[in-house]
Amino acid sequence: MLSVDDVTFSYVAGAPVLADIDFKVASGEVVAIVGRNGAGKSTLLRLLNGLFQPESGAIIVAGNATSDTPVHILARSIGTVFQAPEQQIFNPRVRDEIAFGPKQLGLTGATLEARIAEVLERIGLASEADAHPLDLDQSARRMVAIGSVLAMQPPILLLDEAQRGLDKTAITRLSTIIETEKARGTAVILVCHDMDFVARQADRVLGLARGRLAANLPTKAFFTDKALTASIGVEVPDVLALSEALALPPTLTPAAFADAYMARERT
Ligand SMILES: Nc1ncnc2c1ncn2[C@@H]1O[C@H](COP(=O)(O)OP(=O)(O)OP(=O)(O)O)[C@@H](O)[C@H]1O
Repeated sequence: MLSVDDVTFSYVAGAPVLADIDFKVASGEVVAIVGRNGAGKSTLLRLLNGLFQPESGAIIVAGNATSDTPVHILARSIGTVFQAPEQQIFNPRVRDEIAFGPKQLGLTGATLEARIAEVLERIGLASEADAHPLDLDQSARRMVAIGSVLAMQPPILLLDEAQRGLDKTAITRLSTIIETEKARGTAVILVCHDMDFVARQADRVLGLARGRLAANLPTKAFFTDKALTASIGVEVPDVLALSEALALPPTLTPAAFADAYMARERT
């Protein structure tokens, strides 16, 4: 679904901030991009959605090279929820913000209404369809912005710190959205500093360090390699630290932790 082939990028000639980046993301995979501040995560995200072009190498998004596909066409294949996306809302009603993308795709009538209704339900704002987005709280505004991208049904979804600042209910809703997208075959890419969220949601972790891809591993293999997580500069998820402190098998989710704990209690 997404292929990044030996990509290098520089803001200043001769000083690459990303070098030799090579990975693929398949349909139905949830992949997290992690790394210290300045490691190159946001730059990579802007290469994936075509806002920046590689200095060398190639990026293929759902069959289209970003180098020869206009950004607005790429956006049909790769939907991006930028950081603080609630600041980019520009329609006066929640339903209009959700409808904007599908209308650009040519949806009308009952098909359009069904798409809007489905998204409003998923983001938990069916009863706020006629509200002004700026009258909603921050979590709800963020959900409107996420909904406006979901409404396009892109086969690849990029979420840049979408969980940051959400209340608990909205985080649970976002988790459900990611799980549903995965089940539908969407490739989901999370740029994320919250390792508990990464542990719960991601199938695989890409670790960036000083502009290089220092890890490309299944989530459990990544987080249980202490030397690797330390060199990339990310925390160990709380639930994994707890399972290790209690000498349980490593677990990444509260449910898996509870199962491991109960299994030991029964023996
Ligand atoms: N517009 C720019 N011009 C020059 N250098 C830049 C520009 N934007 C970012 N950089 C540099 O590129 C490198 C990668 O930055 P980037 O924002 O991609 O990192 P990041 O991993 O997303 O960081 P954060 O977690 O803080 O968002 C950093 O050294 C940064 O200072």
